This record gives sequence, C-alpha cells and structure tokens, in this order.
Amino acid sequence: MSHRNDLLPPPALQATGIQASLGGVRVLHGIDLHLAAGCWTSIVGPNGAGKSTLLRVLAGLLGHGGEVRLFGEPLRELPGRVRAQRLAWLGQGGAGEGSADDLRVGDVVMLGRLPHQRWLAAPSPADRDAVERALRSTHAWDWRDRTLGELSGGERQRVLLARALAVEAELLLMDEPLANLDPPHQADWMATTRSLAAAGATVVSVLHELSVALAADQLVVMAQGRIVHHGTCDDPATHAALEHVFDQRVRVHRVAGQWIALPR
Ligand SMILES: Nc1ncnc2c1ncn2[C@@H]1O[C@H](COP(=O)(O)OP(=O)(O)OP(=O)(O)O)[C@@H](O)[C@H]1O
Repeated sequence: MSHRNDLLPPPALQATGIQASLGGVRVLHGIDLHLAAGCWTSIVGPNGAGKSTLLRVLAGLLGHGGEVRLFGEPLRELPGRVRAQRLAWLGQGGAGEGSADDLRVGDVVMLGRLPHQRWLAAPSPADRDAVERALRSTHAWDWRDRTLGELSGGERQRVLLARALAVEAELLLMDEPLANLDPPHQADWMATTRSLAAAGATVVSVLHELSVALAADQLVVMAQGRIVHHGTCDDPATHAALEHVFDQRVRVHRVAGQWIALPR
C-alpha cells in the first residue's frame, strides 16, 4: 500500500481503522484514508470490493468501527444539520427515491437546500439561486415543473446530481454518479467535478468508468474490503495496482493526453 499523505495539506476527511459489517459479514477490514481539501478522489475496484460500503461509512450512513473525521471533527459528534450542510450525498441509482416520483423536479432539488433553511421557512432568494444554478449545470432546468417519475433514468440522475450540487457542500460523496448518463453528460459531470475541486471542494466518487476515474487527482484502489493502493492518477504504481485488482484484464494507456483503461 502506498500513502502520499506527507505531500498533502491537512485532510478534509480522515478515516482511521474503519471496519464495517453487512448482514453479519465483515466487509471492510481496517481502512485508513486521508483526503485533502480541494481534491477529487475516485474509488475503484472489482464488484463487491466494498466501495459503496466505504462511501456510506464516510457519509455517516452506516454503523462502523474506527473513526471518521470531517475537517478535523469526529463525524459522529457533528450535529445532523451541520453535517448535512457540509456533506452532500448522491446515492447509487437514486436508491430510496422511488417514493419521490410524484415530486416536482424543482422541489426535489430544493430538498438539497433544507439543511440551510430555517424550520418551516420559505426558501430564500439564495436557496432559489442555488437550485437554479444546480439545475442549469446539469442541463435539467427545463424540467423543473415536471415530476421525477416522468423522466428517463439518465434525466433523473441529472436531477439527483443537481440536488447534491444545490447543497453547496464542502464535501461531496457520490456513488456511481455516471449511472445512465450519456457521454456528453459524463463529460459535463467531469467538468463540474473539476471546477468544484478547483474551488476548494473535496469530491469522492465511486466509479466503474475507469477512464473517467483516471481523470481524478487521486485514485483509491480497493479489493476484498481493503484499500490496496492510494496514489495519484499519473503514477505508474497506481496503474499497476488498477491492472492488478482487475486480474490484468484492463490496461492503462495514454491517449490524446488522457489516461484511459481498456478491457482486454
Ligand atoms: N445486506 C448484505 N448482507 C451481506 N453482505 C452484503 C450485503 N450487502 C452487500 N454485501 C456484501 O458486501 C460486500 C461489499 O459490497 P459493496 O456494495 O460495498 O461493494 P462494491 O465494491 O460497491 O460493489 P459493486 O462494484 O458491485 O457496486 C460485497 O461482497 C457484498 O456481497
């Protein structure tokens, strides 16, 4: 395992000795992870490696052993409202969103502003601006008066992404954010993510699209409930770790100035 923490500013997110079980089976085995502010990190690895489980632990959504610190403070001790202001979550496939099918798109995205609103207060102009910015950045503004249930899978994903963006959190955790997105909207997501990180946000994305994952600043490579490598996306050791966890069935290439991973 390689660590580059000595090169990084103080971590925005710090996980130490994380263990987690699902259905009585241990699926995370002592994870240590330090993520710098202003950095986009992709988590990759084979099916069942524990990527989504780790992301849920980092979001405070799953009981675990060990400790998660957010900007130096224990996540467990952060009041729920503060956590919801500082941490935005995009879950896999919009899980749990089925019951929201009757909601207007604009209202779904406004839910991202709830942590910023006073109890029962109407949305402020700042809330409305944040919702419009988020919907425009995912090209979903034109659907604001439609219901979520009237949208295709990719359109729905762009609305849920807009909801996460509308939080305007310092830390964004996204599980398979590209699910159902066509290539132009995948490219838009990458551009949005890069600009969020450039503006100081910390972004963690679980991705199966390895060539997109390799556009991040850092790659966390997982297998069998452990981090087997954490390094920059330009590092040959990172590419070797990626090829290794996929049993040499992918190869990393440099094409037109970008890293791409092709199956073989
Ligand atoms: N409810 C459950 N009970 C027992 N084991 C579970 C349960 N849910 C998931 N697991 C197991 O936990 C492990 C980690 O699952 P997780 O969803 O975190 O993997 P992942 O790396 O995100 O996989 P994928 O790439 O397929 O989405 C897997 O081996 C999975 O079979």
